[in-house]
Amino acid sequence: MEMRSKEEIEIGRDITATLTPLSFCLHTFYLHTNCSACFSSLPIPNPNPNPNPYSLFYCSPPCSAALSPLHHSSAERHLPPFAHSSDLCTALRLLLSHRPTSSSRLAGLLSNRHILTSLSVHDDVSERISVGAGAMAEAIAKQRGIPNDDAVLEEATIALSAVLTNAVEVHDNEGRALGIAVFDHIFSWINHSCSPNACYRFVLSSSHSEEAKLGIAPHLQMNGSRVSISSSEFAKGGLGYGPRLVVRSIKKINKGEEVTVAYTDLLQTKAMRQSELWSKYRFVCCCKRCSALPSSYVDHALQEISAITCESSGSCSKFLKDMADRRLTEFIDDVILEYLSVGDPESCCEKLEEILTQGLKEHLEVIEVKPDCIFMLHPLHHHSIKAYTTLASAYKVCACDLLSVDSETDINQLKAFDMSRISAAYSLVLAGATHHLFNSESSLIASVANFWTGAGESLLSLSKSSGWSMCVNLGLVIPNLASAMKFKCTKCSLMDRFRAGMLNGQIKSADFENVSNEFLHCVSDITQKVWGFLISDCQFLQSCKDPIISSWLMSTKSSSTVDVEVCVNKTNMCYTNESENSVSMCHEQTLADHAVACIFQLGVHCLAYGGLLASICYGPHSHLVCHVQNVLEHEKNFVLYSH
Ligand SMILES: C[S@@+](CC[C@H](N)C(=O)[O-])C[C@H]1O[C@@H](n2cnc3c(N)ncnc32)[C@H](O)[C@@H]1O
Repeated sequence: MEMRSKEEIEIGRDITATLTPLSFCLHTFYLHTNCSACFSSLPIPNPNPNPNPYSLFYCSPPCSAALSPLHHSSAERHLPPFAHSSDLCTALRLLLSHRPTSSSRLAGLLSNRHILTSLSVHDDVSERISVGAGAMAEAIAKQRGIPNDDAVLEEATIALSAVLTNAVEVHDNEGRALGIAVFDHIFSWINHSCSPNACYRFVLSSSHSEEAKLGIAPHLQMNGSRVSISSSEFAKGGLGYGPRLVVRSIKKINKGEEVTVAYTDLLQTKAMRQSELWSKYRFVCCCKRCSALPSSYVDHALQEISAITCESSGSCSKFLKDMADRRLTEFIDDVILEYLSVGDPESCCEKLEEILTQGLKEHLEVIEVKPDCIFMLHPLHHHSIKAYTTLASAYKVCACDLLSVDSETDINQLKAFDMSRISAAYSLVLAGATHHLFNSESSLIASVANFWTGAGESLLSLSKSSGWSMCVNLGLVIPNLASAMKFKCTKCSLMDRFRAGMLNGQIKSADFENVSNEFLHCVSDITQKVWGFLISDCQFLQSCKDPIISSWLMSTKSSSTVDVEVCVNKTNMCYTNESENSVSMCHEQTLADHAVACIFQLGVHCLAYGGLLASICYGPHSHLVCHVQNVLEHEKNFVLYSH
């Protein structure tokens, strides 16, 4: 099955009603902090972080009244504690109202039971289904007072397979995966694409759902064969409560075109996406992006490793590059894992910057690969993007740690200010790099919206840091704060567009292109003035000529041989060792007067643009748009009305 558009749909439109799930369950970790019925935060979290998974907590009497009967009548209370998990509970709750049909579908949802449990592929998924279905069958038999026979096991296997095939992780506004939910065919028949034309968002609150026009319809023709499924076999509409979901277009969709969403992270390489889709769902994605030959620009960039050989005649094989890629993956994953478990942000920053700056040389010597080869990550390699994300956050943590230890000492304050400055620079590099990819792959809109918003907040917070007074005291910079904060951007219509987008979340493709060009022009201009200041003392960032991608040179140049070059639209990106920025660390009068103003303006632009993108992909009333609006509202005396 698949879903197709009933009519031509513009970018940025809700194409389903607000759907309620057929079944759902919180992950055990959130049982004491979130309402089990609507997933919103509990007004008073349960003090016991390991509550009994058999007794649930609710945010309100209506939520309790809604879920309690389902919870008590499903067999979940008979599950042994070791087997108690959100997927098993979701499957048991689903079985309360629906039974599998002869086609192995449950409530019309594909179970993929035979493919997922095929004896020829024995892996984590088949093991999970076999153990889980066994525990479910036992619980079902107890609940119904019947023998635990093959028929019960088959029912349990189909239900669990259907959940693993169709359930989505429910995220809250902070991006935490709170639990899982299964929706009816309107959502569950939407197939995957690595270049999808739609995305979905969750609505977590106990309020009732509002109706919206349905822009898509089921299409039962797949692989040339007509599939017949009677309407009595599938569920229409959900429970009427629970975490809700809305599907929204992120591209213009033609009438009759298939509607697709992403089942995986689109900033991964093709190999990583394919491997995840195979292990979770057992299909090989043949979407346009995956089938492109040669690979799409984005896929090429995300996996590009440059082998720089010191001998002019030297060249490195694909085999060596793949080996380097594996070593880099191990190294970066280990550094991030160590940071997350041990919590030493300074060491994490040092190690990541070393690999970004120097590439992989000593690490490959261990496996006796040509010692004259240095393997460098491309600035748009998915590891580089992961590293920028981690660095932006780790430097911020370093700053907070310094201030929490001793915020009185000048030297600590100044060091913390430097850490915030570098964190803001990394968040700008991250937004610029992913924006560059977004230019070629517009389905990356949600990631880019988040990254521009993050960069905006980081820069605004830097512009208001008390650390500026430290700089004044130490004679490094003399910002004219009063005048610096007063400005109005006369060069772009971004703020008006953001406000219009907030009203209806809709923008025409041509208008979007115009406002994006204006935005890039403005931020490029402002960035030129402060980039030298933001990256001062950071060896890796000093090699990045310009984080706003339109002017980056797409070649990993070094004094030695370059064996890779990727070009797009005649605009390229590169890292350089030359310092070509117009201002560097605070010695110039221009910067002294305008650093704060420029960083402030840059922050406001990034925030408004992130908000505009968010209004397209998440909708005008979404959390991210409201958040951006609140921050900008707070600044409006400076941003909109000052002269
Ligand atoms: C949520 S269901 C989507 C609807 C499903 N096609 C149906 O008939 O009900 C997910 C399953 O659909 C199939 N599927 C989804 N996207 C696919 C794709 N791009 N290529 C091949 N199979 C896909 C896989 O079997 C996957 O496990």
